[in-house]
Amino acid sequence: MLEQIKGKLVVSCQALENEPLHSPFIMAKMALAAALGGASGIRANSVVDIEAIKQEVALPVIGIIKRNYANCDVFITATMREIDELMRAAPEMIALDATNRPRPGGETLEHLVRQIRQTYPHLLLMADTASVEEAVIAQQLGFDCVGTTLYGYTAQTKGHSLPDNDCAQLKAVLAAVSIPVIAEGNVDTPERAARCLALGAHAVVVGGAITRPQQITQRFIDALNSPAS
Ligand SMILES: CC(=O)N[C@H](C=O)[C@@H](O)[C@H](O)[C@H](O)COP(=O)(O)O
Repeated sequence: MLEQIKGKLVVSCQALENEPLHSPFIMAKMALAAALGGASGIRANSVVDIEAIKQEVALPVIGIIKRNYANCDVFITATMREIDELMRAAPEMIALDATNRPRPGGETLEHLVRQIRQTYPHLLLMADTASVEEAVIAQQLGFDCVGTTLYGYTAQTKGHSLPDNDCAQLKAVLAAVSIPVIAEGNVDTPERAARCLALGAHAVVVGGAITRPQQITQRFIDALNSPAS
């Protein structure tokens, strides 16, 4: 999969229970639209969505399961339970939270990765990180690639966004690791996606700016309401 998406666009097709497009049928059609537009891969949440997407398009899929655990901020593929479930849908790669935050049951990331490698030795693993330190540790733990997915979404990085300061965070991660770096999170224009690749990202994942119409509409409204308009 990493070869297939090199230098290319992956479209994240996700709608959670509280979003208007929550439906495997709709996510599969989003994936089809992305494929027709030229996407090289899909990122998707849940077994049912991935199964529906795989019926509709032949593109490789980065699979995740978002599940909330009590008293725990880690929610993207947090435990072995989600990995086992995802394997039923056979995604080409699985992404999991690789931040340094406490995991459910106090499990360490190192232990989880070891267990995944023992059970599914051929599975590609993507580390969803929020900091340079986490990216470095992910590389040491043997992840196949690292994503900037959670930059801006942890208590420590709240208020930041990947495109800030000409993608300063992406540049820092690229300088710190040698495994492929996938730019993901708030890449909201084609120009910014192109910039991520020009800086050396292996691939770029775009979600909301393509597949969340409520978010796209909100951006138009914000622009219409801004003092300059
Ligand atoms: C933080 C979090 O939960 N991120 C999720 C990860 O799978 C998705 O909700 C995002 O849509 C995805 O990362 C793509 O990012 P953006 O939609 O900003 O282009």
